Amino acid sequence: MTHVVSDLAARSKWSVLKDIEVAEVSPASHPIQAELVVPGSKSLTNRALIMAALAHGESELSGILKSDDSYWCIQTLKELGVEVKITGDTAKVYGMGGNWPVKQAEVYIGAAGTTARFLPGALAAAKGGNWVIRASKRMSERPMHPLITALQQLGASIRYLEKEGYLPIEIRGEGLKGGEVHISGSTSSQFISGLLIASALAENPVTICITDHIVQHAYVKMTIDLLEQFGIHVDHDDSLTMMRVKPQSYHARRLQLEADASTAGYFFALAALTNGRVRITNLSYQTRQPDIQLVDVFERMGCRVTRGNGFIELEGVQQLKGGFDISMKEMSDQTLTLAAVAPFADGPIAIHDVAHIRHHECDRISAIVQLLTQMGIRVEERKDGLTVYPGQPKAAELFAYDDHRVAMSLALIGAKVPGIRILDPGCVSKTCPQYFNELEKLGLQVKLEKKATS
Ligand SMILES: O=C(O)C1=C[C@@H](OP(=O)(O)O)[C@@H](O)[C@H](O)C1
Ligand SMILES: C=C(OP(=O)(O)O)C(=O)O
Repeated sequence: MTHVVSDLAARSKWSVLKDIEVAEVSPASHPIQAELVVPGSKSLTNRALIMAALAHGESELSGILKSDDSYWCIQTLKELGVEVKITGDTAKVYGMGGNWPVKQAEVYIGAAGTTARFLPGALAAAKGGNWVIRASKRMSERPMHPLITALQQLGASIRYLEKEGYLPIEIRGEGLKGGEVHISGSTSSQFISGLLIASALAENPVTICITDHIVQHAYVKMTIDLLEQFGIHVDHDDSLTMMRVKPQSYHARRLQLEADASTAGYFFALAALTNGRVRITNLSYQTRQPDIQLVDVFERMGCRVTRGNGFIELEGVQQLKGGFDISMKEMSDQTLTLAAVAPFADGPIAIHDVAHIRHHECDRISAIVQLLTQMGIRVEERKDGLTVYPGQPKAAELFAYDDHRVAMSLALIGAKVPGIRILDPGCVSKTCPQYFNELEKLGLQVKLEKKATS
C-alpha cells in the first residue's frame, strides 16, 4: 500500500498546508487542558446542501463545515446551476425543487463518499439532463455498484464510463419510476442514504429492503431525521430492515448544523492520552452522529466523561486500561483513533467488525497495521480488524496514505512521543483543514517543513 501517491487534485481552495511535506509533532510540556469549539459535521453539511438543492426556494444552513468534502459538494451544485452563497460558515442555497438548471455538465466531486453516494440518485430522478460525475483517484476505486444497481432497478439511467461498478458515471435525467429494491448494507451505509434521498422524487412509492445488515446504521437514521426536517417522511421499522418513501416534495429550511463528532474524537483522545481535560462546548452526547460513542470507549479505559447540557468533557487518567475486545462497526471512523491510543493502554485492544473500512480513503486496516509496525508496536491484522498490543512507539517518518483520519490519528501519537513525522499532512483538509493549527494552539509542538522547490 505504500505505493499510494497523494491525489493533490482533490485538495480544494479550503485546504491548507498545500506546500508542506512533513508535519513533525512532539508532545506538549503539560497535559492538554482546553475548551474547544469544533467545526460543523461533514455528514450533516453534505446531506443538508444536497437536500436544500432539491427543495424549492431558499434554505439557510448555519454551521457548515468548510473543508474539501463540502467545497467540492458546493462547487458541484453550482456547476449544476444551483445558486449557493457562502458567508462565514453559513450557506444560502437556492433550491430548484429537483430540477437542475444546467442540463449538461461534467462535475468533479473530489474524494467525498457522501457526495459520491448522495448525488447520483438526485440527478437520475430529474426530468431532462445528461451529466457526468468524476471523482478523485481513490473515490474512483471505492464501491458504487450496489447503489447504482438499486437506482437502475428504480428506473435510473446510469452507465459506467470506465470500470464497471466505479466512478466516473454518466447519468441521464429520465426520472425514477419507483418500486421495490433489495440492497446490502454491509459495505456502506451511504448507499442506503443515497437511495432514501432520491426516493421521494420517484413517480411511485419506493420500498428499500436490506438483505443483511447496515454498517454504521446511525448515518441512515441521520438521513431519515434530516429528510424529515426538509419535509420528507420515511416509514421504517426500528431495525431499518425495510424503509418506504412515498412521492413527496422537499421544503426549503433554515437549519443550524451540529459540530462534527468525528473531529471531536481526536481532541478527546488528546485528553485521554495526556491525562488532561478537554471540553467540547458545541456538541452534546444527544446526537445521531455515532462517533460520539468514542467517549464511552475512553470511559471504559478509565477516563471521566461529563455529558453536559450542550457540552461534553473528557478527563484523562494516569494509566489507560486495555485488555478488551470491541466492535467498532457502528463508529468505524474512530477505529484509527482507538488504534493510535491503544499502545498506551495496559493491555491489548482487539478491534472487530470493521472490514468495510478497507474501502474508505485507503485500506485503513492495512494502513494502520503497517504504520504501528513501523513504530515498533506489535499488531495483529485480521480481515475485519486488528489487535494492538501495549508498547512505546518509536519516532518515525510516516506516510498518511492521503487519508485525513490516518494523519489525524498519527498526530495523537505525537502527543506522547517526540518526533512523529507525518508525510503529506495536508490530507487533513478532507474534513479538518485547521487540525495542525489546533494542535499547536493546545500546546503540542508542530514543526511544518515545506516541500523543496525545484
Ligand atoms: O453517511 C455518512 O455521512 C457517512 C457514513 C459512513 O460511511 P460508510 O457507511 O460508507 O462506512 C462514514 O464512515 C462516513 O464518514 C460518513
Ligand atoms: C469514510 C469517511 O469519509 P467518506 O464520507 O468519504 O466515506 C471518513 O470521513 O472517515
